[in-house]
Amino acid sequence: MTTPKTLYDKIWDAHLVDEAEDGTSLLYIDRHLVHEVTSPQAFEGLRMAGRTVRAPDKTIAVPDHNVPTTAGREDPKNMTEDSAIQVAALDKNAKDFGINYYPVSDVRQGIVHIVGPENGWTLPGMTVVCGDSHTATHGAFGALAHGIGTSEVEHVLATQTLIQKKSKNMKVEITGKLRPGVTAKDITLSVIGETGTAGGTGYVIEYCGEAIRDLSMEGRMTVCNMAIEGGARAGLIAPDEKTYEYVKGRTHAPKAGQWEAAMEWWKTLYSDDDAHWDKVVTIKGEDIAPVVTWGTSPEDVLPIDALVPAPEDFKGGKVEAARRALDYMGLTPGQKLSDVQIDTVFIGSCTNGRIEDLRAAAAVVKGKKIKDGLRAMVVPGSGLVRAQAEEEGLAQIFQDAGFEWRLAGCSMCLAMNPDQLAPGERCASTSNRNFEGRQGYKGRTHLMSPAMAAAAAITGHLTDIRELS
Ligand SMILES: CC(C)[C@H](C(=O)O)[C@@H](O)C(=O)O
Ligand code: SF4
Repeated sequence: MTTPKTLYDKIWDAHLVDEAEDGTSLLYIDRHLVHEVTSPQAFEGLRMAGRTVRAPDKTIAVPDHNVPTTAGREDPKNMTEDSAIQVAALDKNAKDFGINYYPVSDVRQGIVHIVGPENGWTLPGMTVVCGDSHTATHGAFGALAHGIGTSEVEHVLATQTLIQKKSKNMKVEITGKLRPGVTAKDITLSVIGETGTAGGTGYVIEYCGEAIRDLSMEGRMTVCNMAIEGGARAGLIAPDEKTYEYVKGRTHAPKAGQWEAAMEWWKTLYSDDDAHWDKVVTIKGEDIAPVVTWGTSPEDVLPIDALVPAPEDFKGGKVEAARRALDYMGLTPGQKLSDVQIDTVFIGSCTNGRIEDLRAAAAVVKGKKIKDGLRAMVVPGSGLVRAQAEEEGLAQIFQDAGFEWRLAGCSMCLAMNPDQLAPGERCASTSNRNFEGRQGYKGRTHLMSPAMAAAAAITGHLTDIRELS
């Protein structure tokens, strides 16, 4: 009898090139995604060593972090000097090394984690890496996907392999059905609220259970996207009919005879019944509420109908952390979260910048106006998402309501481009990180789902989506 395996074990074993006695392993990499921030030194390293890219056909680059999201962004004058240098370097490196590339002028340009799945680069059973922590997103396809550092980027470019040590197996099961108003974002934030930002450290998480199965592929990407915020190496979900349906026909997905061969392998991608789990977390779907973050860590999460906590509500080091977070966020313990007034709304990012996210937000906004004086923007995750949203009339709905309709990029998810919060400015955001200064120096971030962010744009305060009529 063969040893029962988890999905992670299966993908790992299928990609293992060599393993040393101490467990240090060499893994084959199927897809290497590249962006402008973490790749310049890696390409420089290759150049200095006179090396080429080992598998240019498996390497896909796109600028996303630094690029402005307004018209005229091709002009380097509209970027900081550092940003312009990084984007120009990616342009040149992509050309010199002959890798797949979507420059800003290409409709397929967008956030790397949206571009990969959208164009069929991300497939079940693959190993996918990128010099970016949110590579976990691709785990939604039943791929082993995680971030790597710049020196590893160079190693993968040169060899198409990566040196790794195996992580432990963790199962996060979300049972039953979700209640109305609860989305994939609420699931993933609630899991982190439960396990903490270090709960997944040393593990690869497999998300499973009825509530996960019931999610669309886009919802599953939202869940896996934030595995890294829970400390995990990667997050993944076993592929099923929804996965195959999503992948089928995409530009770089297998075609004809190759599809059948791929399906043979994909059908084996599930955790065996008696596989060993090093840690198991179970959450009832019906216990998950629409949530928002109140602090400066993704684990600082509460149902929208809760009150701002007091430092004394916590234990140990978290007491001081909560005091500091409340001070930074300008919140008073006991205040209703739904009374917190906001200045800005950001709908976008690799967590929630896909078409279904925009549909969910537009459904809330339709026929309404954003609160007077509020700044609100929708930043599609890719040029293709943007085109689709325009075709469906969503762009018009947002613009009629007073939202800015932007070009694709990471935008206000992180303060590396012109879309930033001013000091003290408070934002309802669909992104994934609420660290101090994340969206701009002294900016204040509340993380939430697209529908909740849209609701906040209408009312001007954090809002319970279930109460917005
Ligand atoms: C700039 C990049 C290295 C970074 C990451 O790795 O995640 C960014 O994408 C982020 O979300 O903070
Ligand atoms: S959208 Fe945000 S989280 Fe995603 S890759 Fe860009 S900066 Fe990182």
